[in-house]
Amino acid sequence: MKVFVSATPEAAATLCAKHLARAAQAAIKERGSFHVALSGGSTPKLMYSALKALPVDWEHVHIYFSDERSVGPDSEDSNYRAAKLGLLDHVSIPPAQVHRIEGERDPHEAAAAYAALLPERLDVVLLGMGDDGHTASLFPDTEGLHASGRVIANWVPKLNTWRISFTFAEINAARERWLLVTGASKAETLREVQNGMGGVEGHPVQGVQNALWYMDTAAAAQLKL
Ligand SMILES: O=C1O[C@H](COP(=O)(O)O)[C@@H](O)[C@H](O)[C@H]1O
Repeated sequence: MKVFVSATPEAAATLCAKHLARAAQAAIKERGSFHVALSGGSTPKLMYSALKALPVDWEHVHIYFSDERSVGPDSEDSNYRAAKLGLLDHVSIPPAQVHRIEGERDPHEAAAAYAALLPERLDVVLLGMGDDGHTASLFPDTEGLHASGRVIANWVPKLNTWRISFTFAEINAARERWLLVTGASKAETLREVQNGMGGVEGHPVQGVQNALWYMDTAAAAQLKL
């Protein structure tokens, strides 16, 4: 595991944001644009707060999402809404360069439409990890873990809902994968992940290859580093 451990969730988020701003600058210099997929859930909110204060050439940044819930853009559960309120409303990114997953549509149609608008290759996919080891909306013991293609509708029995998610193929095809994971509730799962316990079925985050991890000390407490 390549891990950056910071003292607090704020420090982990700030380090991740600084590295993201630097990666954007490098990609824009080399290729003229930066294509990044954001994650959902609660963890990225501190990172959004840090990133909006950093100098980034937003005119050349394209934003995507690694997963979305089956809700519209105004729902409190929407990953897009969290990014909009926390980051996108505060920076000068052209609206046409923010590519949300249409969670209000039929999930299969939304997945197909999203796959069609993705760039050939993302520069960075930002991910989180749930307490159960899920990442994006690839949950333990779900069909989506074995799906091909770029974006899928994944039925999640324990939540009794559809999610729309990048596949492992899409995640692992990106130039880089970064995981931001904070909080003591993640510590035991991270230890199991480090030891390969449960495999991809049990802890899907193990399907993410060559990831860079950003953690706080509470999350990293049980790791051998
Ligand atoms: O459902 C989701 O959960 C994970 C982890 O979320 P967190 O609240 O523990 O940070 C997240 O990475 C994923 O994108 C999201 O949709």
